[in-house]
Amino acid sequence: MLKLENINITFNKNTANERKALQHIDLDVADGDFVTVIGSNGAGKSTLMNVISGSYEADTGKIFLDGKNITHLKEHQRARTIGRLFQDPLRGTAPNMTIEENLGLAYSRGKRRSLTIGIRKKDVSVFRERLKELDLGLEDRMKMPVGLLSGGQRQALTLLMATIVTPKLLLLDEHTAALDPKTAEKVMRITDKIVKENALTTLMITHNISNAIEYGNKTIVMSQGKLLLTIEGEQRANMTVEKLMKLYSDTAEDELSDKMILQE
Ligand SMILES: Nc1ncnc2c1ncn2[C@@H]1O[C@H](COP(=O)(O)OP(=O)(O)OP(=O)(O)O)[C@@H](O)[C@H]1O
Repeated sequence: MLKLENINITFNKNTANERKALQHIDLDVADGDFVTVIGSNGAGKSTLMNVISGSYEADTGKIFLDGKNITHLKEHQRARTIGRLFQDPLRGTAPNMTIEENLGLAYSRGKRRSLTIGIRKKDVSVFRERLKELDLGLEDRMKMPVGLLSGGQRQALTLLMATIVTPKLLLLDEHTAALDPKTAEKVMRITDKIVKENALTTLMITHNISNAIEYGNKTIVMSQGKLLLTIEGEQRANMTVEKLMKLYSDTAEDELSDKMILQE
């Protein structure tokens, strides 16, 4: 589904601030894989997502999505098939537009029909059903401006917007990190439900090691711009936070991110 071949990116080349943010990254993500991504501070996790989404162009290497070479496609072209969520709940939704209008915009992605034609009654009932599944009571507030929602409600809505037209790939960049622990857990459960129900191929950066092990079917560990470990199958099934920490310190040259949440 997603294939990265020898991706390299260096920032501020030939200066004192030169930074090899991604070095020789090869990655193969199968259809329906839910991959969690962890690593140290500045390991290159967000850069990896930026290169996949087209926010940054890699210096060298190739990216294939669903068999198509997307290496030189612009970000807006990739956005038709790649959904992305960020840490900041304010990104991804239009605050002055209502829940219904935001969903209408997301629903029209990749279609010729635009908002000017208006939101059809049929679409509104689809939105209501999908909002109901979030179990946040948003289905009764569809005319409310999104700017009035809490961070957790907004992330759940953004998630729905990113997946209401099924994307080929979903990128989650610490999308629960700015939420309080209880809300983060709720948004994580909603995420897991949506990913499973739609068999979405997903990459999720998290600083929560127990989430990294609990959710998804594969974990990749990054350090200093490199892909350090891939944990899957039986090894992953038997993985604990302590074992993963030990594995990291035995393999990496640096410390695991100080942002990491370690409790199980
Ligand atoms: N646009 C940029 N210009 C210059 N340097 C950058 C840029 N983006 C990222 N970097 C650098 O590349 C390295 C990797 O950054 P990246 O944000 O990908 O790390 P990360 O693993 O997501 O870290 P964190 O967990 O701290 O968010 C860092 O040293 C960062 O300072």
